[in-house]
Amino acid sequence: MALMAGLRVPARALLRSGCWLRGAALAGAEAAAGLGAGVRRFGSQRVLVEPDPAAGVAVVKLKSPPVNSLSLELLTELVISLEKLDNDKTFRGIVLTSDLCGVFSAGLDLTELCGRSPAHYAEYWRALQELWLRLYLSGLVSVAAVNGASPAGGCLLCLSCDYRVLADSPSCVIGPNETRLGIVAPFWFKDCMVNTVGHRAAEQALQLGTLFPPAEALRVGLVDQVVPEDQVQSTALAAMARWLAIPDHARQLTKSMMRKPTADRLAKHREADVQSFVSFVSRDSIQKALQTYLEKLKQKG
Ligand SMILES: CC/C=C\C/C=C\C/C=C\CC/C=C/CC(=O)SCCNC(=O)CCNC(=O)[C@H](O)C(C)(C)COP(=O)(O)OP(=O)(O)OC[C@H]1O[C@@H](n2cnc3c(N)ncnc32)[C@H](O)[C@@H]1OP(=O)(O)O
Repeated sequence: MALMAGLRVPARALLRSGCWLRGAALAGAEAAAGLGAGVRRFGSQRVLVEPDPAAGVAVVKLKSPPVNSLSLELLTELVISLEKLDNDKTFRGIVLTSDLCGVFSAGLDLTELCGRSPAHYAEYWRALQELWLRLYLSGLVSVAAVNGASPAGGCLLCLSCDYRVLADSPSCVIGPNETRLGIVAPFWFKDCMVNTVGHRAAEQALQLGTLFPPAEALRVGLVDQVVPEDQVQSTALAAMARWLAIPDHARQLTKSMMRKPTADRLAKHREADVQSFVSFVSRDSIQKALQTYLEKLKQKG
């Protein structure tokens, strides 16, 4: 453990936050992204937004060490940032990525799903639904620059974007591993998988809880490009330029036509979905399975 500003912070979390190791690389990336000295970052504690107003693009970085698990706080901060960008006419696209080394997002924060009250589970699930609906239906072009492992809910975030670029590293696995934890992906995650990789591939991956290494993720169509780790963000920005070459109104109407039926399945039954989640996660057998999985993760660490 390292001590910083009176807080006990795991040393590996500090290393992952990238602040110490990647200062020079960050400056280079900012230059490549066109972030001039006068352009100010904004965001919140767990979500860093690097705007490039000239390009109409903002890079949105998850920075919730150690693994960007989707805590209630991270979900809330991400929704607020996305809403702000969606409502700001300066921006036409976002690149969603991680500020941590080696992990894009570990998916749902399992500590939010264990030993809490039904009211807490309901609040948490509503926040997750909110994030998914906002990202999935955003009028902005969204490109996921997946620079680390992206299991389960992390994969859902990527699938909600318009385009996915994955780092070519053995640790950068992506997929719906829920069944391996003894839990079930929500139907809207299943729908996203089916829309992206087709019914048969989704069925296999969801049942088997497959975490795909980069080459397999590309083969099955879960991601659109696999590139060396140090080219993920620049490739995402190049992809963004291709998407931004299309007039917004035509692209947005087309996106809505493609995605609204899927989103509506949840939007029209949000409260029933919340209740279904609360009763599922409150079961003793599910609590036991999640607890055991969390303990295994901690022992491994
Ligand atoms: C019939 C059906 C009816 C109704 C259904 C209705 C609704 C559906 C119901 C339920 C759906 C629930 C959906 C869930 C989706 C999810 O996202 S579940 C989460 C799945 N995530 C994972 O399995 C990832 C687990 N983590 C990892 O594999 C690794 O941590 C990772 C590869 C991301 C990084 O590895 P590494 O760099 O080695 O880090 P560590 O493993 O050492 O981890 C560091 C610390 O972080 C803690 N941690 C890791 N992941 C999580 C997490 N997801 N939540 C909370 N905490 C996490 C880990 O314990 C370490 O903690 P420590 O430092 O030791 O205290």
